Amino acid sequence: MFKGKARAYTNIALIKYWGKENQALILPKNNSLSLTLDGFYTETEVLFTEEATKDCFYLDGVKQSEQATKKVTTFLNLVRERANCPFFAVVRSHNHVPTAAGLASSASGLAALAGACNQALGLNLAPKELSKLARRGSGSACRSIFGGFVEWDRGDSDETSYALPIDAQGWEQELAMIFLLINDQPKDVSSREGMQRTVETSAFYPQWVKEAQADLHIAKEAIQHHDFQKLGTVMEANALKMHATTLAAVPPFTYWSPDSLRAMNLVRSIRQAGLFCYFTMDAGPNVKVLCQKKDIAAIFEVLSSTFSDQQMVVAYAGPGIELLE
Ligand SMILES: O=C(O)C[C@@](O)(CF)CCOP(=O)(O)OP(=O)(O)O
Repeated sequence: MFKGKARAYTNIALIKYWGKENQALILPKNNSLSLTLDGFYTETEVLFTEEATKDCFYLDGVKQSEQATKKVTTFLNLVRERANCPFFAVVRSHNHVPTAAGLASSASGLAALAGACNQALGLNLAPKELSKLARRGSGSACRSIFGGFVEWDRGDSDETSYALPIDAQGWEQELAMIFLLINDQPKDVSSREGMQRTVETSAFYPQWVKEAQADLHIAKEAIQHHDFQKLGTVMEANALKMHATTLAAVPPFTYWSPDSLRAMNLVRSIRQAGLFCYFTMDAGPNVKVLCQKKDIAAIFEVLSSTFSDQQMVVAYAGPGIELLE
């Protein structure tokens, strides 16, 4: 019996990963850049045991379906092969996110699973190698191995595609992210399916890759100079360009709901009133607002004219993966 447990935190991309160069190895078309947050994390425990007759995956105490267990089993097969381990496993994940959040937790979940397996099977992977392994579970998971600002270098092979932390000299501690929890209708297009359809059919997609690579350099410069307005501006523009690609997909789709648009317009009006804050969005209707800690109270005041307290959650820069055993 081999056991491991790890905690990994969610990360929000400021420059998005959107589209794979290689599906099987989960190699991206462009580099991405994220901020790991402290508010939301997943704790995952894995037990490889000869008594298990198949892989079982429990999420928040609920046994998951075969379909939901697929992503986990694909990943477990990879580590079993690496560790020459013949046993099936029982995986227990607990998502520590606000219940109403409906936040994508695949990044923190698969990163925590990678950390737990690394421990259970004695793979002794250093963070960079662990990032490559987590990437095989879910692309964005490779960024949650590290805390603060993180860049995922797309590379061109399993060996060269991994994330590394960006040293911002502690500037990330001055920032905050407010999650506006829009009524979370079930996502009909997963990020995996959404990016695949976009790569394969969207006329806007080729330009996205060029834009994202250029945006990444602007974002890194902004971080090095602690330039919040420059970082927020490129983050917001990058998110809009990513979502624009979905409108030209065949068939077209969007993750935006009417309330998402209301939230984006509200953020713009707060900014026009002189409080610097910028929005980003991922594969769902929720809107994330990047701001500076010093402005949180004033921004909250304006947002609460439209959003209830239950719909607003604040998170700050968070740490990298933690082993719990
Ligand atoms: O996080 C970002 O960079 C942007 C997104 O969140 C979407 F907006 C993509 C996340 O994709 P993920 O769930 O990692 O896909 P997988 O590799 O197919 O598992």
